[in-house]
Amino acid sequence: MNDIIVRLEQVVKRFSGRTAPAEIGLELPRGEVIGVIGPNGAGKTTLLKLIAGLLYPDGGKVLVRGKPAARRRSSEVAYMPEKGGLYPFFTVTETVRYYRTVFADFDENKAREMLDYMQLDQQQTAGDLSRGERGRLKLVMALSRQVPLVLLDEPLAGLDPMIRKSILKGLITFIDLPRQTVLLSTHEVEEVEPVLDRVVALRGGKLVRADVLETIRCMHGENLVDWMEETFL
Ligand SMILES: Nc1ncnc2c1ncn2[C@@H]1O[C@H](COP(=O)(O)OP(=O)(O)OP(=O)(O)O)[C@@H](O)[C@H]1O
Repeated sequence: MNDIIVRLEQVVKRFSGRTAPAEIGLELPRGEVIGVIGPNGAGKTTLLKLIAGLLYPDGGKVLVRGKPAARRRSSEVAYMPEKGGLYPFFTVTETVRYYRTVFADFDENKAREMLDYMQLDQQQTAGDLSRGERGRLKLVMALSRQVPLVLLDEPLAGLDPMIRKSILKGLITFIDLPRQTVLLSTHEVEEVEPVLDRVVALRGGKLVRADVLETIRCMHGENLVDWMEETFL
């Protein structure tokens, strides 16, 4: 069995003169929680969209389970965007129903269990939920899909520390390891460090480092935040 779930071969994406990512080569093993970190504009969202098949590379290859990433392969990848991703007029219950209709792999029982855990009022519309509640609902929808790859773009952005904690706890409680691999982009490095197996660090569209967290800790004798400060500042 091939243990590599995502492979990038010299991937280039250009936006009107800007190049991000620039010639990224990367292999990500299945069954891990992987953090994509880096300063603003590093290319984190673009990387996730390329893997989700929502963007196509201008050069190189993006392979998911050995085949080119493409939107029509959404049965293998759940993508949670930082913004949007919910219909504001749907209640939580209707959102679950909608996901169940659209995605054959949607596990409604898991969704209900997670909604209880996240203490979300199922009669409220997504538009009336607070930002933190919407963040939790989006996580429920993404993790309730029985897909091998879950991509979470900035799941903690703009949320208060208690909500961030509850989202991370929900993530580690409900992720189906080792069947699922989670790739999440974040600026909240210190908070996500305990749940990460591996880190992909980007800067200006370039890959700075992709490594298991333990190696970074052992080789540098420091935590991820110290390593990041040393590397990026
Ligand atoms: N649709 C687009 N059109 C033009 N430029 C884009 C587009 N999408 C991304 N870019 C550019 O590509 C670069 C990488 O953007 P990206 O959003 O991937 O970075 P990021 O690391 O997710 O940033 P942030 O942490 O601020 O969310 C940036 O310079 C951005 O301006």
